[in-house]
Amino acid sequence: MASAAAGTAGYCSQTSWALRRLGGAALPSAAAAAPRRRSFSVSAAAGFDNQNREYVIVGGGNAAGYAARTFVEHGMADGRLCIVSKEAVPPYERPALTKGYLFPPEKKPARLPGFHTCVGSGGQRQTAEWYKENGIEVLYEDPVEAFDGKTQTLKTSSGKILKYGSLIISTGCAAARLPEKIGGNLPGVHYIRDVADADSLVSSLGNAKKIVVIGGGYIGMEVAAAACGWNLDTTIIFPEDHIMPRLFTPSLAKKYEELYEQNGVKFVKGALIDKLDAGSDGRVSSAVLKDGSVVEADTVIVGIGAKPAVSPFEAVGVNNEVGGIEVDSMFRTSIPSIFAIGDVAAFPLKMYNRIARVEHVDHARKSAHHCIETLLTSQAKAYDYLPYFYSRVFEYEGSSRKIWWQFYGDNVGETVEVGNFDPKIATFWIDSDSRLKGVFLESGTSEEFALLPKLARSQPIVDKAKLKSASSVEDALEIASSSL
Ligand SMILES: Cc1cc2nc3c(=O)[nH]c(=O)nc-3n(C[C@H](O)[C@H](O)[C@H](O)COP(=O)(O)OP(=O)(O)OC[C@H]3O[C@@H](n4cnc5c(N)ncnc54)[C@H](O)[C@@H]3O)c2cc1C
Ligand SMILES: NC(=O)c1ccc[n+]([C@@H]2O[C@H](COP(=O)([O-])OP(=O)(O)OC[C@H]3O[C@@H](n4cnc5c(N)ncnc54)[C@H](O)[C@@H]3O)[C@@H](O)[C@H]2O)c1
Ligand SMILES: O=C1O[C@H]([C@@H](O)CO)C(O)=C1O
Repeated sequence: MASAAAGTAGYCSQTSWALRRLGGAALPSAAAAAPRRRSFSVSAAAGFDNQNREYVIVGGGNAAGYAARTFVEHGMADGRLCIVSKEAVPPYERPALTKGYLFPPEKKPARLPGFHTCVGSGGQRQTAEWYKENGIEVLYEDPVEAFDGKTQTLKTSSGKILKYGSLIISTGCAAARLPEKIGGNLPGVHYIRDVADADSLVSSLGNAKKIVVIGGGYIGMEVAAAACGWNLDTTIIFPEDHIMPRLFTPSLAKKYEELYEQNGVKFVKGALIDKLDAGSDGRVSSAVLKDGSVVEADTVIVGIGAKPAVSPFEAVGVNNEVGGIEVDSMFRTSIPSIFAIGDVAAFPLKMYNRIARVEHVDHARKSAHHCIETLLTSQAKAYDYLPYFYSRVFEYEGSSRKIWWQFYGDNVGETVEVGNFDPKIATFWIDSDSRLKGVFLESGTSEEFALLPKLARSQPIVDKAKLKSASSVEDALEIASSSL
């Protein structure tokens, strides 16, 4: 790669080709006028690398992997695409980290390179060799630390200066952390966002006896179930009165909580953490709650939500309500030739006429594909996403009962629950116009699961009384889909 002294006029003018290539107009936005917080001087930067990259993806996660695949499908990767990643390995299917990755050693845990993207949706496994063979440059363990939209340059932590034609921001989220002053960084306290975090957790689980899981959301539910597979004494602590409050109704949550309890998991609900204490060896030894009670633990896993990783791209335009980088329906930001996809993108959720961020893998995959496809083909097609969330727990061999659920749509309105969790249960969300808005199903068959997106997409009018009187989940799905 060519290196030269930086900051020449010639260097700046080399970007004009890239601007000319840009398909579509940029979004007008107040954010475009926001002050640049982390700009840097190209002339002062060390390690200048003046080779233009036509396309640069920042972030090496789920969305990046699927974006790379779309570049390859269009014959636009070879020699033109660079991925700049904070991680040491190529993109992988992040959902595996709290599922197959946490199986106990004797139950064949998933390990890389087994789950590189795009195997999670039945695609080809994109290993480091795949990127090489397709002429995609990947910079590993070299996060972008500064961005200058005027000169279209990025600066990485190792001091590389990269000039981009089009920039795709796919930095995802970072785990929310408990403050250091209350013990959030003690040895034995884990957060789980990437494979390095998962490795660290696995090594703690090997020696653990008493686990505290803080947070009753996705990570809390998946990690607590995993800990059962390791036969560990497990307690989940969260501030709300039931698990998965962002999606589950109290009655649905109760069914899952009972199953966890049958597996030996204890719940401490409605509780806030005052601090995490350390033992004489410096490792975490207990969680102290605001009411003064103490729960002993040698390993703590914190799953209290995620925050969009917008830094150093704040100047591109951050949405004040949902966080993340604001984009239009083709993932274009307020600055020409800059795009944002995946967890970090605040995009128009067309179906429900609102701006949303969706922190789930299906959107990471689809937003990546949509953004790159529209960019490369100059087709002005609006993203029209149907929210889809799922989880799978107690999947390891020998577990008494596997759990797998899917949800499509919007969890708004009144709910109707059908089934008694033996093993099926379904919840239907119905608005005041009797339209079905969202649908949840546990342990469905593939045909039943295939019905859910159809229902949530077409939002049929349903007869609530008839649905309530359904004799089984199968019957309820038939009633709901009778007018499809
Ligand atoms: C443990 C876990 C389990 C999950 N399970 C599920 C599930 O079962 N189902 C589901 O739908 N969703 C699940 N999710 C959510 C899903 O994984 C995310 O929605 C998806 O990974 C988002 O893709 P992304 O590319 O936007 O972000 P990510 O996959 O997080 O990738 C972002 C990448 O950017 C890198 N990065 C950040 N900042 C920089 C920088 N400045 N420079 C360079 N690189 C940077 C990060 O290191 C990371 O590699 C899970 C998430 C986690 C953490
Ligand atoms: N199956 C899936 O889709 C899946 C699985 C794992 C992770 N993820 C993703 O990973 C990210 C992180 O997941 P998560 O479970 O941490 O987030 P979450 O938002 O699902 O759950 C956070 C939970 O933390 C608790 N909480 C919030 N603030 C707290 C505080 N100060 N103290 C104690 N508890 C607190 C609440 O109980 C809340 O339900 C999210 O983007 C999520 O979508 C998704
Ligand atoms: O979407 C997913 O991808 C991974 C795994 O299937 C990849 O092999 C996983 O656990 C998911 O839930």
